[in-house]
Amino acid sequence: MLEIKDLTKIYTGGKKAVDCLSLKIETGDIYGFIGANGAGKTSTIKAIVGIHPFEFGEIFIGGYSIKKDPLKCKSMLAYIPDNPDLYEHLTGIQYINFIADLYEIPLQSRRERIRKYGDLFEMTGNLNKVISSYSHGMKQRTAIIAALVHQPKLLILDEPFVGLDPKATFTLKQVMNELVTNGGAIFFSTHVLDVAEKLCNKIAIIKQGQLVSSGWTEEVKGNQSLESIFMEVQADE
Ligand SMILES: Nc1ncnc2c1ncn2[C@@H]1O[C@H](COP(=O)(O)OP(=O)(O)OP(=O)(O)O)[C@@H](O)[C@H]1O
Repeated sequence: MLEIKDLTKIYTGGKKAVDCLSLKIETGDIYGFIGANGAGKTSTIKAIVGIHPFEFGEIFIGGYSIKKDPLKCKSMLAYIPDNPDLYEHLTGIQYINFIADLYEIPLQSRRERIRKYGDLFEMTGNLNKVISSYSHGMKQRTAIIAALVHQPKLLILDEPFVGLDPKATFTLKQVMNELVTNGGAIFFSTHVLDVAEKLCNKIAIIKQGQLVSSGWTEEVKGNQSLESIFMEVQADE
């Protein structure tokens, strides 16, 4: 579903944020991406979703290159950034319909999905209010509903659990499991290691732009906790 080959991202000024990173995310995977502040997670994610150009390497989504076929790739994915920047003057429902229009979702299916996810994330009663009146968590839930409205094959999330209350966190985990059970794949960054340990079948650890470990969660952590492995990785020089 997602193949990253030798990805290298160098910012203007020369900072190499991602260094020759390769990773494969298959259908059915909930793949957690962990690393310290500044390790290169967001830079990797922004390259995957086509926001950042990158200097070397390739990224394929469903077999299509993000460089050569960005529209084809984007039609298959949804991306939820760590701090969703929504159109503040729209209502929640206007924003979600705007996204559904972009993806040409038929009226009947979009109504059903907005009702389903609106209820699940307890937003149905708020969707007619203007986004500028929403709390941070309500904006995040709106971004999640908008991402799910076109049933993406690949869901990319940057720090999805920050700012969500326990009920919304629980619901998001349920929805993530449902998406992969129905043939999708998920790649997400997080600092919440105990959630990653329980939720993800696979884990990748990045340090200073380089992948230091990746694969089945059980294999990456062995008989230790993910937190212990993370601390060991940070201590190694
Ligand atoms: N626009 C930019 N210009 C120059 N350097 C950047 C830019 N964005 C990020 N960087 C640098 O690239 C490196 C990786 O940053 P990135 O945001 O990818 O890390 P991260 O793993 O997502 O961190 P965090 O957990 O703090 O969100 C850091 O050294 C950062 O300072």
